[in-house]
Amino acid sequence: MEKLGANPANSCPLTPLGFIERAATVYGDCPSVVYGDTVFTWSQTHRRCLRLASALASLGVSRRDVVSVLLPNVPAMYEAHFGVPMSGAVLNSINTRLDARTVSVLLRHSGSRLILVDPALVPVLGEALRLLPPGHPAPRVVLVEDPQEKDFSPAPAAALTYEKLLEMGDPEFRWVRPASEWDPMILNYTSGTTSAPKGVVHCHRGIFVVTMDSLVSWSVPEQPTYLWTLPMFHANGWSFPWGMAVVGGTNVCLRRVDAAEVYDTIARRGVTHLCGAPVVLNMLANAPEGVRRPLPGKVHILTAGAPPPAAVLGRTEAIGFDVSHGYGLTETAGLVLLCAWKGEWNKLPASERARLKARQGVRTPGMAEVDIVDGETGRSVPRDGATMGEIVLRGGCVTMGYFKDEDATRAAIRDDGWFYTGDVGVMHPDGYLEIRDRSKDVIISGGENISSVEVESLLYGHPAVNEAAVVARPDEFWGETPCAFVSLKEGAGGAVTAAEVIAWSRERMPGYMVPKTVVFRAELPKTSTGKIQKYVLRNLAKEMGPTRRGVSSKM
Ligand SMILES: Nc1ncnc2c1ncn2[C@@H]1O[C@H](COP(=O)(O)OP(=O)(O)OP(=O)(O)O)[C@@H](O)[C@H]1O
Repeated sequence: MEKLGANPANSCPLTPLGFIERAATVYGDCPSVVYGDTVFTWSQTHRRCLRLASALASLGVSRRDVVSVLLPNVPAMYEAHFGVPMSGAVLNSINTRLDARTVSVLLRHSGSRLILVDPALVPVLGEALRLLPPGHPAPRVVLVEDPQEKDFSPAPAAALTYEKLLEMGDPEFRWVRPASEWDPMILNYTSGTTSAPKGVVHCHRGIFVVTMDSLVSWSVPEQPTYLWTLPMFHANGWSFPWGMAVVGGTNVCLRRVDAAEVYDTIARRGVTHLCGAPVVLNMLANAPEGVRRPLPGKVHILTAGAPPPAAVLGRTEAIGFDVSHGYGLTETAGLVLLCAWKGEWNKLPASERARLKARQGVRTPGMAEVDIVDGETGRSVPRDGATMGEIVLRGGCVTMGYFKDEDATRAAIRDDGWFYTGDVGVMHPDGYLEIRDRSKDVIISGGENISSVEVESLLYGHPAVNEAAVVARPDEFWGETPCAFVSLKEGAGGAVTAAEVIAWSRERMPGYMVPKTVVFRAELPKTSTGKIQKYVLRNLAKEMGPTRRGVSSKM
């Protein structure tokens, strides 16, 4: 068999872009994208994507050029996921909540040629363009008008709008197929939770792999009604823009995400699936009675992006949602671990089910290998659910590396063949993995490693706690002690004191893990992707000065 192997018939480059052609054939008359009163079918979406690709090509955009989008979850954002790379270009989705300075840094770093922008984000983009260094070529700006939003004034007649751009395009365009499956397709900047944003590059092959893998892992059936609560700019909505084309789903777009809008849309559109960071689950679970609406049927939620506390999982399932929990990074283009559910666990009490589900789980079928290794020896940690090590990954959707940053690429993708995630976890005896922290968030108190995630998870069990984040506060004797920042549920303010939270914690966790400081805040600071900004809280804790032996601070 030595002479058999790759041949022209079996080695065509893997790419997710062909999914839309197939969707137009199979689901042509079915709804593809719904936004307010606007409803597109799959054949219309297919033709609009081809028009976009063709129009970009006619403007001189070619292979490997970067095209950026600064858009909320509107139809153009969905179309860009196919249309931009179908022109051969690399799609760069920019986080819509960034400030002008950061947007400017990203446009400069990426060398973006063209940008699609939402009317609400024109001022930020305008400022970002002004901040580009003299002589740096500015990207061409295309305004995506939004007929659903009456607040936006119409674009000046001379402006190039998205619909005008599509009119220029040819719906029969022969799209630019990748020459190799390793051709770059996506440039995403990390959200900057722990460091300055880095430009993560993914190729067609990686996106193909993660898309198929995510559909299988989450058991997505044909023609789901998928609500876009997860921003598509967040790691390309964990690959579901391409995935929905595979299964002919209806993409229900939402410009804004709040509990009332989500409950209302679920009921009105018969939503079956949605994704969101744990903060979205918390929002749905803590929504007041008047806002919450009965679910029209089974609604599946996939959560990832930050650790979901067991209490939040429990509350969300009690409302009737079917929650799955996954883990991934911008560097993996989507989810690579999922807490694969075992039927036998259904017999367990709700609190135990939630505790098991809070674990990040096992590798998805498309991921080759996942391990937790000791930082010193590089060896796998024992499967004891206690010994912490760094989570490492290898598989087809791991990034090709960081754009124009060889040092960062070498630090993350090492000669031993692993991608180092910077996340700290433990391996349970049943082979399920659980994240304990990001390496930077571990609290070291008197030589003991304290997982801030574990303490937070317990605090979420307090009936008055809405959100909790635990960081290290310097301590004269112990080195560091846990400091909890807490926001309370509506109506709970005033009734709960720091001393009470500390006493409550003492009954539920070992002494060294009990927060020595509890600070109440109306809201905790979050990144644009809904993660609590621990470094901001860590700085606040530092500014409070060191705690002294035996002294607990109550604020
Ligand atoms: N299910 C999960 N449980 C716990 N943490 C998670 C989960 N899913 C993702 N994460 C966290 O999110 C990180 C990936 O987030 P993302 O790629 O959006 O950027 P970021 O890490 O927030 O930004 P930066 O790398 O700039 O700090 C993971 O490394 C992990 O720390």
